[in-house]
Amino acid sequence: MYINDINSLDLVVNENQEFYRVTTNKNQYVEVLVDFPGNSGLFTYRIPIQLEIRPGDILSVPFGSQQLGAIAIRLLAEPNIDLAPDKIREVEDVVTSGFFASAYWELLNRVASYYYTPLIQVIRAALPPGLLGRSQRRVRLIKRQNEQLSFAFLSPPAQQILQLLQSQPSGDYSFHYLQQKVKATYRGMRELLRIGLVESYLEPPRTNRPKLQKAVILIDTVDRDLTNRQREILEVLRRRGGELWHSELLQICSTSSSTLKSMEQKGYIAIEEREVLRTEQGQVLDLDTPKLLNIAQENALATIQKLNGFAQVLLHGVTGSGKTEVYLQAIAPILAQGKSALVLVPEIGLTPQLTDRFRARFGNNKISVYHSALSDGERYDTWRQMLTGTPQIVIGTRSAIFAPLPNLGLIILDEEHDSSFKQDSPIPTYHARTVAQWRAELENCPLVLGSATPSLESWVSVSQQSTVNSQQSTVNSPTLYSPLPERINSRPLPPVEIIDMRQELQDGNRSIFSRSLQEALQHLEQTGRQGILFIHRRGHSTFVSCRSCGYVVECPHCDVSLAYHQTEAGAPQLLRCHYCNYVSVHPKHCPECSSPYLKFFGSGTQRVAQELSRQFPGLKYIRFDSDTTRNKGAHRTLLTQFANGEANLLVGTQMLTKGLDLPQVTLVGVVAADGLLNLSDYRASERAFQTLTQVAGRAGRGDDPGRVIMQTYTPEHPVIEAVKYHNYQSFVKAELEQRQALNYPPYGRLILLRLSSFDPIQVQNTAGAIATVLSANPGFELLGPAPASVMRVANRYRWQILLKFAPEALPQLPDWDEVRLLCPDGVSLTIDVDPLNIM
Ligand SMILES: Nc1ncnc2c1ncn2[C@@H]1O[C@H](COP(=O)(O)OP(=O)(O)OP(=O)(O)O)[C@@H](O)[C@H]1O
Ligand SMILES: [Zn+2]
Ligand SMILES: [Zn+2]
Repeated sequence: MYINDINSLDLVVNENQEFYRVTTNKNQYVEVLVDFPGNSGLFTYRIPIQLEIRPGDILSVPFGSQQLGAIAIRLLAEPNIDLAPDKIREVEDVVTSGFFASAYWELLNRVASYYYTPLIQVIRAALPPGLLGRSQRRVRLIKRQNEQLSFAFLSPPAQQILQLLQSQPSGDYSFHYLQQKVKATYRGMRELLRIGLVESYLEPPRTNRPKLQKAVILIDTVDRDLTNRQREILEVLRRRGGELWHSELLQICSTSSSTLKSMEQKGYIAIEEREVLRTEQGQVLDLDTPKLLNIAQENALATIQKLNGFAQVLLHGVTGSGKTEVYLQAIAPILAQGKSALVLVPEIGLTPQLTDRFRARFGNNKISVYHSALSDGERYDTWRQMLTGTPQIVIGTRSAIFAPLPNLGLIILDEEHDSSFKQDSPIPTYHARTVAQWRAELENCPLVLGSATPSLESWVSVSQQSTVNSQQSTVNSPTLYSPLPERINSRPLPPVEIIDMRQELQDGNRSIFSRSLQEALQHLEQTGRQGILFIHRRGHSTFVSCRSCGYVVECPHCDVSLAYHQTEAGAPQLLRCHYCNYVSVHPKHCPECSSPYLKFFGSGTQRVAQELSRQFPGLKYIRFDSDTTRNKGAHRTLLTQFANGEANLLVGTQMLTKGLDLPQVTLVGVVAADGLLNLSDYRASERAFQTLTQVAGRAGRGDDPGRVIMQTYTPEHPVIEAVKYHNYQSFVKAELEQRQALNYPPYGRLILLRLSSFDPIQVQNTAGAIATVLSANPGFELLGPAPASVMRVANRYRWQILLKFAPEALPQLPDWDEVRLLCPDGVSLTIDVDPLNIM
């Protein structure tokens, strides 16, 4: 018997005729996140009086005709939907309470509010895909030593449930099934749960269900009644450690399932379903031992280890100064204390080498790799593996900042300056460094930011802490500075030779390779040494145009020219759009004037590769860019081939710049530095300096000295000068002065509104309307509205509005809900907080 109007009564009678006090009768409703294919979102449910629900709990709720898993998001006193209260369905039960640890829940909420993103979207970014979709509530027996107990004291429904579960070998049924078989299931369940005879759990959706496989386990080796054949099989099993996959054993022994079955019946072996973890497994590596640190490394390690609780350390180490070794030695004691560590890296391109170093130090089973290129199953399994709380190291890209490690002792962001830590779309447009700062603060653990070329944000947070409000003004804690000014073994940084390509042309050299670079490549070919050739763009060339009429081949869906692509000689010649991926066959004649003279401009990796083959036929090279590393494991394969000396030259794009540690590389060539310098973005110089310094840093990391040859049409550019002299400080000083003068980050803050629509007029009008409303607000400077630099992408027209303001102006920011109301249905609006790409 329930008394329904609990607002009028404080005392409620439950079924056992016991009285208890309803303490929180204010929140009768809960908003839950349902993640169901085609119909996900927030839904409101009534809270049954006997349940206590907290945000972050996993619930089971009725949804249509099904029972689904859901996350409790927010408690409500009143329903926030226009439905008669009796039409609102009830939450069925709490499946797991406290699923999100409170610090983690707080983190998700901070991300949602700082990036103006609905909490569901943040949860979606944090959870592996499809975790809740079609999840099913199940009930299972808790195994007991003494099964002979009498349960006569239980109520009839509880007894019925128990009998059903006991009649089943695995002692496990879906709740839905039990509901159909037993009357008053809830009551019976509550009783059984209370005395700890059963537990309820959420079974993951079908696609993500743990992968099970039959395994054979050795249990008895004393020969009582084995046939010769069976004895052989048992011996194989014993020699292989007493446990093998069923299929493996069948294959090794060329035997049949029935033979194994009879061995199981005789009690020699057990055949069981075991879970196959779909986590990315590394190769078995020889264990390596900690290196003897040099003095700078010692100091850095001591700085980190002295910390007690939250603090931020900027580890500013020149390329090849041994930052990774510091990370490794900082993590070792964390694991020993039973805690876990999180290591974030910019791109998977560099993870194979880095993960290998971690695996070699700590062993395979301590390391998980987590990034978006994993399959859903792999992501799900890796994610569950983290929840167990065993001390471990998770290495991952941006999204791994949400890795649900319960006992976090240290967070490391390697190459912290890298822009791939920022998500442009979809929302939340978070920066993993900002989220890492919050997370370290909430978990009260240190955060180490490592780089040879620290971002201006991090640099400023160290040097001018007291005077400048850094961009992440939410975190107010000192940043400690720890420099590694020298390379390991005092190896010199490689000399950087700047080649003026205008001069080359004047002297009659029309090749894309300067005479210096040609001579250096020849030397590689002759001596069998190794080098890296860096090209700013992938693909063959930036665009194709007609020499007769000047026609440029453009994408039919975007306002950009198509890029020429040819993977290898003889392969089809294609034109590809780098914005929407539209592909067409390269036309034989100009579509405009039918002239056969269509010419490529610019020089992408393909063009450079073809030119190499022509000029240096004996030089073996490997292309390393997003075209050649598309397949899973391709990064590792190509880098291994190169490390094994199968080629003289690694030719590639940005990917090459990040953390490659190949001691045999003596030459680094930059085909054209200019592509990086002339971007119309206030961060272009910073990015160019970082990229070029990182590329240069790949040379001379071993015993042989390195050499860098940098080709450019603007040798006098300040960025080129700074790279030439490895002068971070002078570059930063000049750059910061400019930023301050124009109130750009890290001094001012930016918010970019990106609008897009299929309708060019509608989006322009909307941008205008929003700008008019915003311009009434004196709290910030308004730039635009202006069309994006590529106005149309995939047939959507794009406009943007940039807000620039002092960090103190935060309270005066507009009400984004009102701004969103100005967008008609056909116009989408993304609010990019602290944008890195304004183009
Ligand atoms: N104390 C040490 N003694 C000897 N060798 C070391 C020591 N520390 C690091 N090394 C080795 O020096 C090389 C460069 O170190 P590492 O790759 O860690 O530098 P890094 O600063 O991370 O470089 P980058 O930022 O350029 O990627 C590695 O091969 C590493 O094994
Ligand atoms: Zn033409
Ligand atoms: Zn396109």
